Amino acid sequence: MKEHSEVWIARPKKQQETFYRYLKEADALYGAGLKVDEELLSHAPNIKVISNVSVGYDNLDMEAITKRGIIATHTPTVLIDTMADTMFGLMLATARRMPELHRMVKEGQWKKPMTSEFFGTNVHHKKLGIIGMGRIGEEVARRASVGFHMDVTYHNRTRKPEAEAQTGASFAEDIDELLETSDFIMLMTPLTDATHHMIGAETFRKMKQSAIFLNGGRGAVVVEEELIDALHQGEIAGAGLDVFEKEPLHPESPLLSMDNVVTLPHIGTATHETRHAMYVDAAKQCIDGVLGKRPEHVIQGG
Ligand SMILES: NC(=O)c1ccc[n+]([C@@H]2O[C@H](COP(=O)([O-])OP(=O)(O)OC[C@H]3O[C@@H](n4cnc5c(N)ncnc54)[C@H](O)[C@@H]3O)[C@@H](O)[C@H]2O)c1
Ligand SMILES: O=C(O)[C@H](O)CO
Repeated sequence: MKEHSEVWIARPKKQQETFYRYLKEADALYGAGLKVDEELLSHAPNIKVISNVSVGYDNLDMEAITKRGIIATHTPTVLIDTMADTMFGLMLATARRMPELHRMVKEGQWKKPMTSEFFGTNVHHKKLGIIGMGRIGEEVARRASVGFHMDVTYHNRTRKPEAEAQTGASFAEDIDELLETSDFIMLMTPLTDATHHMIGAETFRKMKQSAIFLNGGRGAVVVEEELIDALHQGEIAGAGLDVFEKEPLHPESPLLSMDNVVTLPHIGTATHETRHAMYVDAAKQCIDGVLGKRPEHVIQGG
């Protein structure tokens, strides 16, 4: 055990040489979004713990990490409510066309009472389909059924009777049933080999033409080009997106010129309180791991 600890900070891309020099000595790696693969690990012979400041861990090659006996941790609990709030905000903003109308007012285009071509669609009492009923999905379901009287259906790898009892959501074993009947379809799965490009042209074709699609999971779960096509062809009515296949989103993405698409810059957890809580939680995981205590939020994988 070292008698003192040191924290080294380096930007892996901009200061790669310094970063690798630190990595050679380091016991732990702490950060967000960094791709940790065989190549990076080959520069980190002493690492015992990798602390990811996020719940998603698609940036980590878990096979390479596990085979070296390294522990990887994440921050699954402190961000649940904030993320559920973001997804609810995104659903309301898209349905009620808030960014589009906000822009109109700011640009001095509000010159007469708003007529029906500017009306939105209700969220309350509508049908919400959640794909990926995990910690965040459940919290969205609770807000939707209790607060907005929505009829909530979910599709998940496994059925969750406890979540059904707590949130009033019902299980759709067959995803098509959810796609064909929901007014809002919210994607909240992680990005894994199984979910990569799980949502594409076929999926959008099954949705109602009036449906609004929302993605808060990861961009690459969706074939973005096919989402753009579905929007162009009017197969769905709109989309609210916090995540994209390539981030930051390219300034020339067709998504940016569509009024029926609300885009956020991956800010699902970005409040002062929640980001602080994530940093503190991740630091605790990191310290426990280095001290040989099993951290609370070890990534289980799968
Ligand atoms: N936009 C953001 O800022 C932001 C913030 C937090 C989390 N996220 C993303 O949201 C994801 C979910 O977070 P969580 O804490 O709810 O995770 P979670 O692990 O609690 O829930 C994920 C759910 O998806 C289900 N799932 C996995 N693969 C599936 C499949 N092929 N089909 C159907 N269901 C499947 C799992 O069974 C699980 O219930 C994260 O992995 C992350 O990628 C994004
Ligand atoms: O996975 C997460 O936690 C988010 O995407 C980053 O805040």
